Amino acid sequence: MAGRSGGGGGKGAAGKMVSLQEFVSSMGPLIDLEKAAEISAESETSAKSLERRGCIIANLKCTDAQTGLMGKTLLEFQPNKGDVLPSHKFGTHDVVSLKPNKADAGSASLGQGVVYRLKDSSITVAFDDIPEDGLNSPLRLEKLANEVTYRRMKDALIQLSKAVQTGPCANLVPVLFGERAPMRSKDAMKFSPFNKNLDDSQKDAISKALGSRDVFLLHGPPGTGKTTTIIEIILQEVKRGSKILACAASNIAVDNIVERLARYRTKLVRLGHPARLLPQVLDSALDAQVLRADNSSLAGDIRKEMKVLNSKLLKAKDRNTKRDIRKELKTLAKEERKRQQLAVTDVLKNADVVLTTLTGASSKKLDGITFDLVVIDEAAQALEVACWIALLKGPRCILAGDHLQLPPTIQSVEAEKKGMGKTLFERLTEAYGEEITSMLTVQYRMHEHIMNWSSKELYNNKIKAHSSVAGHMVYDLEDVTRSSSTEPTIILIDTTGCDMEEVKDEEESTMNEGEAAVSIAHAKLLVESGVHASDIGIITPYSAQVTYLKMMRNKDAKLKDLEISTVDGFQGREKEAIIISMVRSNSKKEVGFLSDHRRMNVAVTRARRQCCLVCDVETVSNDKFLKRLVEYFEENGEYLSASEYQSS
Ligand SMILES: Nc1ncnc2c1ncn2[C@@H]1O[C@H](COP(=O)(O)OP(=O)(O)OP(=O)(O)O)[C@@H](O)[C@H]1O
Repeated sequence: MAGRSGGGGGKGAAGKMVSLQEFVSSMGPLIDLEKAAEISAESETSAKSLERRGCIIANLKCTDAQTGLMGKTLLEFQPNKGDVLPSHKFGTHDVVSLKPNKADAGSASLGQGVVYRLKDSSITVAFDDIPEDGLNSPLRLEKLANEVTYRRMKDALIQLSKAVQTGPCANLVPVLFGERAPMRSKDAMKFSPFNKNLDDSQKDAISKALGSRDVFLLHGPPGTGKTTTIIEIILQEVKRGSKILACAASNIAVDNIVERLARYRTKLVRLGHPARLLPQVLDSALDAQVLRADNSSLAGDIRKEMKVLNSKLLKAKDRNTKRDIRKELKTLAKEERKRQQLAVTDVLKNADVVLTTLTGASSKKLDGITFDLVVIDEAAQALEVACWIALLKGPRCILAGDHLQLPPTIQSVEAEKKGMGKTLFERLTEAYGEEITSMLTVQYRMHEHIMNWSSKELYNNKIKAHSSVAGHMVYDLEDVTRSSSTEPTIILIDTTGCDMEEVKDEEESTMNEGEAAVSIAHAKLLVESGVHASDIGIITPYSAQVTYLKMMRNKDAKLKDLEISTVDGFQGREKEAIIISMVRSNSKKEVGFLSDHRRMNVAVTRARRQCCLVCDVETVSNDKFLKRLVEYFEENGEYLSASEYQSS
């Protein structure tokens, strides 16, 4: 029989851990700071300075209008000049305001909407109503502070301080704030896997997760099948009869789980606005399921009845008749609302797994519904306060993530300094470590030479490459020929002494034209050897370099599908070949935020079969961590001088 055992490190860690009171009292003001940082961007008087900061995309034209889901209008905007959007800070699901291009910063908007789709050359926004005028003139989009998110985080803090003793999370709070040690089953939990391909580290993690009584951390380094493991944990928990709330910070990560769980015919429901969901998960959406529910068809019958009564009311002349009809309409309206609510509650109560974003977990529709387990994917990229919105709903939690990749972005420098960016995942890793954590150790993405650097630098040499990828080469891809550009797995292209100094663009972001040319030249060589441009990615830490690279790419039709993005924008993704343009090249040997281990870890580990580093070795070697990186590339790969690309 499974017994209980307290963790050894819990007590020691408890002293170091932030207390609930400290957390609640410090986080409230930090949320305000962060909100103010976003709003100050809005209240700046000069639209130009907002544009420089990427909070405005100016000089756009409306190129398409379509009716989207739930009657939303989807407007597509493209730049008036050139065919690439300037560098910006917009992301899907951001709330934006549409204005005439020349309007003052504080002027009225033509409409407010939500970013629906983002491409290099266009941005599509979902509006509730189509703006009546002004769409034929030059336009601009302004990013707005997401008030709702901040309010929900603050509400979660208030609830957290109240719910400690009695709420569904009463069992969890003392552990997450170091007042009680975590508990787990003494014996390994046996299970018969739904997925027959799981590796030993995944099985071990699942067994430990099933045995945890309060908190468990699934540490998933790049490409190790974190989501695959989460899916199995959810399936096993459902089999045990648990009701699960599964969340992630982003809609796309939630949809990824929905899609993969749906294959197992799990009783699941995706909570969230249909306009924000991937088309392939719409069938799982709450709205779609509510429409199919019995109470919903009753509500529909009531609406039909109301329609008949409404037309009777229009024709009625006699006051008493009118009064009677109105009274009846009122009763029916009440009944219709009740039926609708019942339909929603029925669907949510019947589901084994409810999936939503962290902020979506505060939906009123979930009021009164408690869960046996809360699962949070991408937990190392979510603010701790955001995690609490979901954690309030249950007594146990499983957090999956990798704190050695990039954390959530914090706008306010002060809030960041005061600890807002520290994630719950990281905090618990520091406090309880292996006692509550399992790290996945087999990776299914990278050639082992690409992986080894990351494994040694960040994961204590614990990661192994699965045999299916350990030796895979670019030239193993279909239709790709062996050539000097497709043979190496890792390449270092050194720009030292090649006159490729960094410069600042008008917006003070750093860029390096020489490096951009070399990166594009290498991508072209790969394409000439038969690699699909869509299998190649260029990653760079600087947004000005992204914009410049995109301009260069657009001059060559063969490179149309080559993806170019910042490191942050590439997290969670992969490409067969990755080219990293590090940009920094200066006589002072300053490397700026390149030295963040997590950023380089993400950049390098996006590559499956080839990773090519373009940099000024002399400049970047000034930083010890980066020095080891270039040395690794030099020793284990091909070293080239950028001059070899200049002449090509
Ligand atoms: N046990 C396994 N056997 C074979 N392939 C696997 C196994 N586990 C995961 N994979 C494959 O590895 C890839 C990554 O898996 P998954 O999407 O679950 O990883 P992830 O950890 O969520 O990704 P990321 O590293 O980007 O966070 C997928 O193609 C998946 O099919």
